[in-house]
Amino acid sequence: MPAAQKIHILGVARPPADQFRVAALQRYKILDTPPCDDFSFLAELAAKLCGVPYAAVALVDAERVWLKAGHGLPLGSVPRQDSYCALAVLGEAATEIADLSADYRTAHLPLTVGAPHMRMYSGVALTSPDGFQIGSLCVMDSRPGALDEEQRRTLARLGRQVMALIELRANQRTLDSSQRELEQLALGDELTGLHNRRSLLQRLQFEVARAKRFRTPLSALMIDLDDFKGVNDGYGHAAGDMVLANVGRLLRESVRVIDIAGRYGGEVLCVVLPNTPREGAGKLAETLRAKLAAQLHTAGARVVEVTASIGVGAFDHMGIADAESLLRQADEALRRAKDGGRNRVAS
Ligand SMILES: Nc1nc2c(ncn2[C@@H]2O[C@H](COP(=O)(O)OP(=O)(O)OP(=O)(O)O)[C@@H](O)[C@H]2O)c(=O)[nH]1
Repeated sequence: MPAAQKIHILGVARPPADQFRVAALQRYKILDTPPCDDFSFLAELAAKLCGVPYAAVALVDAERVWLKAGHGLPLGSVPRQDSYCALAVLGEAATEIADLSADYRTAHLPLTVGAPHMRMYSGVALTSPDGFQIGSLCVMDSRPGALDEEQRRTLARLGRQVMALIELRANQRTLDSSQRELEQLALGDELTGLHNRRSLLQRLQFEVARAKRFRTPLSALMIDLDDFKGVNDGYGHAAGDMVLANVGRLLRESVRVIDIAGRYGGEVLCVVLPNTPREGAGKLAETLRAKLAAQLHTAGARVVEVTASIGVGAFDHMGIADAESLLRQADEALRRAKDGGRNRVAS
């Protein structure tokens, strides 16, 4: 077989079922992440302990080798067929080439032929707990040579440290996302998809502080579904829940992203409107009242009609008091709307 053809075939050598190996690497979500001191330190340590100028934490993706860390080398990626590390994921735990220029697999590669004219390569595979070789911790020198036994053992241990760090980072990511989900659960109201009372009040305190600081107006709407007891009694509690879920969705879709809609309790909902004066809040309240009255709810074959009464509380930009008095204002207005005959807004 002519040499060029042989090189070509070996240049793209891949382990069997490489796609599963690549999938295992990609599950770590580490590719293209910013440089990290912990990995750089392990690469530096590998170079120092092996007495060579170059080291890298290299991850072997489908078509490229990407460096998570490098010592003496620039970060970035190289085509897989141009990288020595592609050889380190072919099944062996360790791969050592004493003279890269004398090995047919590496003699033609850019780092051998051009600067820094690499000659020695020694890499240990980074093996995931499920047995996939996702990359390598390697050391290199521009002089030919080989590691001694102790250096090989050290490199293998450091390789395991790199893999442990990759695992740790992945576990931390999972933990962070579970934490965010838990926070979401703790702050959200499951039935309506709105903020729950605790979250609503926290955000209200924050908005009061912000309105005071920047002297901006702040309003709140207190929304109470009319004769909701009648809905529960007439159609069943499940139908009542369905109505609340529909109302929650309508509120979410009707207010601005910066507005805070929450379930204040039972069938009472509240919307905090940052940077909104009384007049604007009144307009939104009237729009919501009309939309709520027009919203269709069905319980089996029956249509459930529901209206809402809304009270508006507002501070103008020079008169920001506290969260409690804003809610009290809105609640008193809500009472007036109920006393005035329901399905109305009072301010
Ligand atoms: N289905 C359902 N009902 C709820 C929920 N929370 C509160 N309710 C019901 O809402 C009803 C509120 O009743 P009331 O306080 O008498 O008020 P209302 O019937 O809406 O009458 P007005 O507010 O005066 O128009 C009660 O029957 C509560 O059980 C809930 O999560 N799901």
